[in-house]
Amino acid sequence: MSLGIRSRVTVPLKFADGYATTAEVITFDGLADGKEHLALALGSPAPGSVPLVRPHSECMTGDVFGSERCDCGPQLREAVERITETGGYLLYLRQEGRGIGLYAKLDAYALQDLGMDTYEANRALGHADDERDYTAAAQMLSVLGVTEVDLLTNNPDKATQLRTLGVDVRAVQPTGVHASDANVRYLQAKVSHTAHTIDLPLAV
Ligand SMILES: Nc1nc2c(ncn2[C@@H]2O[C@H](COP(=O)(O)OP(=O)(O)OP(=O)(O)O)[C@@H](O)[C@H]2O)c(=O)[nH]1
Ligand SMILES: [Zn+2]
Repeated sequence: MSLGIRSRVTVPLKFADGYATTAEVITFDGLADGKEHLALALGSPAPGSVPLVRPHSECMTGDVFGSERCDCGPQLREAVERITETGGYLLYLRQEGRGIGLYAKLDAYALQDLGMDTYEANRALGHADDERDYTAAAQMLSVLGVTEVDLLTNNPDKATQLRTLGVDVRAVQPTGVHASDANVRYLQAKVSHTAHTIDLPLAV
């Protein structure tokens, strides 16, 4: 199937804290891995402006259920508001568990409860530290006619991979730090293993 937009539908969004906005939810045909990735167009970018884009990897536990083991839910909430203000896209990427899947992520959580960090647990399960590939994200941007972006992320690999895939990343904006007692080891592991740009408070 050739690469293109499959559908666009307007969806009003309202979060638990009352914040509300409207997204145009866009689906695609022909993405490289055949998964159901989504783009949410938010805000009204000025003509000719560079859109703010967050490639957000799926995290069912954090995004849907409010798990405090990670920072995904608050990052998603923050991204929707910041992109609405600036104009751009949230790319919701079906890369649960950094690409290893939901069940394997939960297996990794069980190993973390025995003392491993998130990356050690991935390796103990026979996975790489991070199995995400951003080809579909680059394809979605291309179909949307976006060649230049400001990226909303603390993860340097997202910028590196997207640049390699031909996306002109003009600037990288960090997300806020959403640290808590429950997720601080997860955030520390991101800083030490994958050089995430997260300024962690000394104590949370
Ligand atoms: N394997 C594994 N995946 C996890 C764990 N905790 C969270 N994840 C996954 O990690 C991914 C986090 O994605 P993102 O929110 O894009 O975060 P990120 O790659 O750190 O980058 P930014 O948030 O953009 O800075 C999601 O797919 C989560 O499901 C874990 O302990 N093990
Ligand atoms: Zn998460």
